Amino acid sequence: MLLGELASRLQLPSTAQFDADRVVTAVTHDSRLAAPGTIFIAVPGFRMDGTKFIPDAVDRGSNVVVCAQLPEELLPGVSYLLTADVRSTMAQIARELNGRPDELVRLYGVTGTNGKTSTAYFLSAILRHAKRRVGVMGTIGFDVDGKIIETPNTTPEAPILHDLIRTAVEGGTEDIIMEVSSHSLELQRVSGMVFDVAMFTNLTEDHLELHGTMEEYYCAKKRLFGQATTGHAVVDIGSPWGERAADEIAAAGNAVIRVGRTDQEADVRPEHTQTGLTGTTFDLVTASGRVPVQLRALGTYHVRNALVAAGAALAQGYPLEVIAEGLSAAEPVLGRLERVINDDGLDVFIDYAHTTDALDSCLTAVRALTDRPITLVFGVLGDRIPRLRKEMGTVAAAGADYIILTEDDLKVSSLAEVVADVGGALDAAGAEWELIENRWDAIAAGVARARAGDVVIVAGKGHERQLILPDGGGIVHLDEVEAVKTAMAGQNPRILDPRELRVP
Ligand SMILES: CC(=O)N[C@H]1[C@@H](OP(=O)(O)OP(=O)(O)OC[C@H]2O[C@@H](n3ccc(=O)[nH]c3=O)[C@H](O)[C@@H]2O)O[C@H](CO)[C@@H](O)[C@@H]1O[C@H](C)C(=O)N[C@@H](C)C(=O)N[C@H](CCC(=O)O)C(=O)O
Ligand SMILES: Nc1ncnc2c1ncn2[C@@H]1O[C@H](COP(=O)(O)OP(=O)(O)OP(=O)(O)O)[C@@H](O)[C@H]1O
Repeated sequence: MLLGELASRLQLPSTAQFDADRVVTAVTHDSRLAAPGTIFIAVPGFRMDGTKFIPDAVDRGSNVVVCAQLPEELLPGVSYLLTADVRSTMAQIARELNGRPDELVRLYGVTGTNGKTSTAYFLSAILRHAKRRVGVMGTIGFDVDGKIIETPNTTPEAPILHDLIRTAVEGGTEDIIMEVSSHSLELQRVSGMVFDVAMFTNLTEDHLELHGTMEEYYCAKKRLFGQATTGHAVVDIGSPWGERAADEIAAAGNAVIRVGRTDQEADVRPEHTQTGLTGTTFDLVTASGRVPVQLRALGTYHVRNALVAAGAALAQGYPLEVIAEGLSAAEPVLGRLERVINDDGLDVFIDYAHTTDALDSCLTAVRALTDRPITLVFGVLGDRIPRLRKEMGTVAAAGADYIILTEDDLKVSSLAEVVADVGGALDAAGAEWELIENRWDAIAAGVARARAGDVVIVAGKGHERQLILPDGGGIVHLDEVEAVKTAMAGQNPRILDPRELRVP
């Protein structure tokens, strides 16, 4: 595309040394990825000002730069476009250069603190059952027809996002379900995209380092619904934030499908829910009828996630039977109360819960499924503030009978600092617990307790395949399913800890 055409389509201001005949083919916010034909977006970052990388981008071949402020010295042969909202402009350019790929698919967006991945997978199961070709973009990566492409973020930056969607569309993808993180909404990654259905699961405290207050966090999430102009909103009204969101979205003129409660306030609701260690059943009830659903996923919160997915499918006109069959066919999501398959009848689950609310939901869910003692193997992220670390300890103590505290992604903290906070809360709550610093050893101890009859939950890492060490110590490979299976086979899973292999 020519720069002049792009600028006129997006009404971009042509600020300095503008050359309308310049050919532009791509866009990036990272100078290291710049090349001839690439527009470089100088993002004013949290840590660095992207304008400082303009010379690097130009050295690599970029001759069009978008920035918030013109640099003091203009480089020869470079067209500069000035914009007040660099990130939003980046998103618009990425969308336009990729041929507005979001308009070529049916686009579903799901936001909320917990349940996005699970909801996205339930919806994909329904759509795939209806023979649609589906892509799911989120924490697990970009799953196109079951093949996972790694992505740097849950919701990638716009240049990556639109490139991925365009490629999927070219490959025949018809529907895309996106987890839309609050970061992405705040940082304009999805700016300009139009969602056919937007979904809200829930809101609990998280990411306040970015948003500051819960109110700001809520407002960031709610932005998604301002972009669902052509379609429906599906909102889990099982929390006050959800009720408020549903009311405000409806007041703004959107059609809202309310789900998640058992009373008549909900348009889609569950009846006769029954849970067990092998699955969950319920009747899906709507104004137009009821159908039985048999989820392989465990935990009553998955009923709510399934209802949000069902609401989205209903919004697009899928029949109740197709929805129920799709949900019943859904594979359990990786790392979400994922039972490690074994022949010994041991109940060991891997769960991604790494927030207080998620841990609470996970423990409450398992408690409802069994009378046996629950052992929790878990750690707390090193970048969590002390108050949240203590809350994790309190929630763990309330929900588990025995706790094995261990390392998680320590990042900026030492294990001792985390243990001081979490262990203090465990002691204050009178919990029975021990510290096993090495995560592989902790998993082995958990499996030993499963042999003695406990139900064991290894929480925090879920589908992730890495452990981030403290103080810039790097990242090591960790596959918890493999670690649990190794322990179940009678071997010491610590042989899998890459640190053990390092030459001293
Ligand atoms: C907190 C956050 O969201 N940070 C995002 C932010 O980074 P930043 O402002 O710190 O960037 P910076 O390091 O100051 O650099 C400024 C600019 O200079 C550029 N640069 C830098 C170096 C260089 O040599 N050349 C160059 O051009 C960078 O690409 C950047 O555009 O802007 C960058 C791009 O401009 C993003 O890649 C980065 O996301 C990082 C990767 C990230 O990890 N974000 C996480 C927190 C995130 O988005 N998480 C949510 C999910 C959260 C959840 O639900 O759990 C997600 O959607 O993944
Ligand atoms: N509806 C829900 N309400 C509360 N907790 C939930 C709900 N759904 C899932 N969880 C908990 O949150 C964890 C993460 O679930 P999921 O990955 O589906 O959410 P997410 O929003 O994608 O999370 P993240 O953004 O951290 O990846 C689960 O392992 C479970 O413990």
